[in-house]
Amino acid sequence: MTIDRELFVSAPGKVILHGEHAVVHGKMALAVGLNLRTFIRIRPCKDDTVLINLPNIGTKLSWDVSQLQSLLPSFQDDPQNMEILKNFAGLTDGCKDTESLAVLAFLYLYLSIFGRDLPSVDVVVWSQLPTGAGLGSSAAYCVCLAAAMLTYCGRIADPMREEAKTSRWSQTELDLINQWAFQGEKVIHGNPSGVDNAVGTWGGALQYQSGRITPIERVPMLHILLTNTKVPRSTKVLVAGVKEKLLKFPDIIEPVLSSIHAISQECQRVLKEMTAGLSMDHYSVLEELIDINQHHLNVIGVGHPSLNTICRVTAERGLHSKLTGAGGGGCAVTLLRPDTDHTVVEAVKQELTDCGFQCWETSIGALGVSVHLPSSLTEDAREAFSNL
Ligand SMILES: Nc1ncnc2c1ncn2[C@@H]1O[C@H](COP(=O)(O)OP(=O)(O)O)[C@@H](O)[C@H]1O
Ligand SMILES: C[C@@](O)(CCOP(=O)(O)O)CC(=O)O
Ligand SMILES: [Mg+2]
Repeated sequence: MTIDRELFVSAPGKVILHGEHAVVHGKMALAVGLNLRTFIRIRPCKDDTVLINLPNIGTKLSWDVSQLQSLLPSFQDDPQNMEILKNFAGLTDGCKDTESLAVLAFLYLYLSIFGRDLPSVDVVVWSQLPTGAGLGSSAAYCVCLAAAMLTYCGRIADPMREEAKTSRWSQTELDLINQWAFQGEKVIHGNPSGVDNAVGTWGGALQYQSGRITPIERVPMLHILLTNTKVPRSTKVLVAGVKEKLLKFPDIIEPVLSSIHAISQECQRVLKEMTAGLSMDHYSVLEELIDINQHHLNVIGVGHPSLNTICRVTAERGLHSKLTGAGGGGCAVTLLRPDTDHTVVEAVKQELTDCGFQCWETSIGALGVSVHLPSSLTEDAREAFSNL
């Protein structure tokens, strides 16, 4: 049964500690939820129209439901054929740009999830995450779309219904959200590993390998500095580049990916040891792993001079950084030790800001996909939606 009021859902971004790119090729990744989130509002729309408003990327579009309905037979015949959706939305051929991918993922999920009963809806997606910067904005976007649409059409329960015992979805419902979000990620990334949508759905900290999601129940409280170089890049292009290198030099690149896998394993072992009793030696190992992985990521071709600048500036103050996410620009993560002096962190932040970068100090782990009452939205989200 379709719900007849507005529904708010949010999903977190993520930080990949280790294993980006290698995870696309069957290796292990360690990833954690980030307390920067994407929010969606979906509500019925009066005049047989579908409205989509994506303020972060400056996109506002609308279609008649009847136009979308006429697209259904050819779409359902061949759902993987993006040409049908591209032609419909008037998108150009290369189709790698921000707006095209966001619109394609929306149309794909809207037609697939609602099927024969296409509703007239007004959808707004607003995010605290930078778009295309390695913090999993595409996955958070797809998790929000999937959760909101599945709830809206009643395929999963509305956790806010009056008789609900908790305001959370069940594991089976979360699985369904994750599966659809993965399909959306496929539209945006081409060949995603699925780690980002898993973190967007379950949050917390998890180990991910070949579709297997293993939550890490206990993780030490790690403080990190995230720095956005603001250098634009596309995950789709970077993932395709690594594949090309792997095909060209299998004997050279495969061992690098295997080494990244071993780094993830070693990191997980150290994190586990830290929960039993933390020492500064543990931090030294984590720092070494960060340095080795950053070199590996450069080897597989996903580095960028701006990321090297972050590594240099932080290293000059004794801190260790690596790129996180797809690289090629985007964000780096720097580990902050408990004994790192506050003035050192402030000095590093100042220097990075002077380079034109943006920094956030944060800790790891965040709640997975969640439903909200308007009153339980963060203040910035409430304000953003009140103007949209
Ligand atoms: N809030 C958003 N609104 C609209 N589109 C979004 C939003 N967040 C992400 N996207 C889509 O995801 C793409 C970025 O995905 P990607 O290149 O994987 O980078 P990342 O996931 O690291 O942010 C954008 O180009 C856009 O198509
Ligand atoms: C490079 C990769 O490992 C992570 C991409 O993350 P992001 O889209 O840059 O946030 C790709 C993937 O796992 O699908
Ligand atoms: Mg992405």
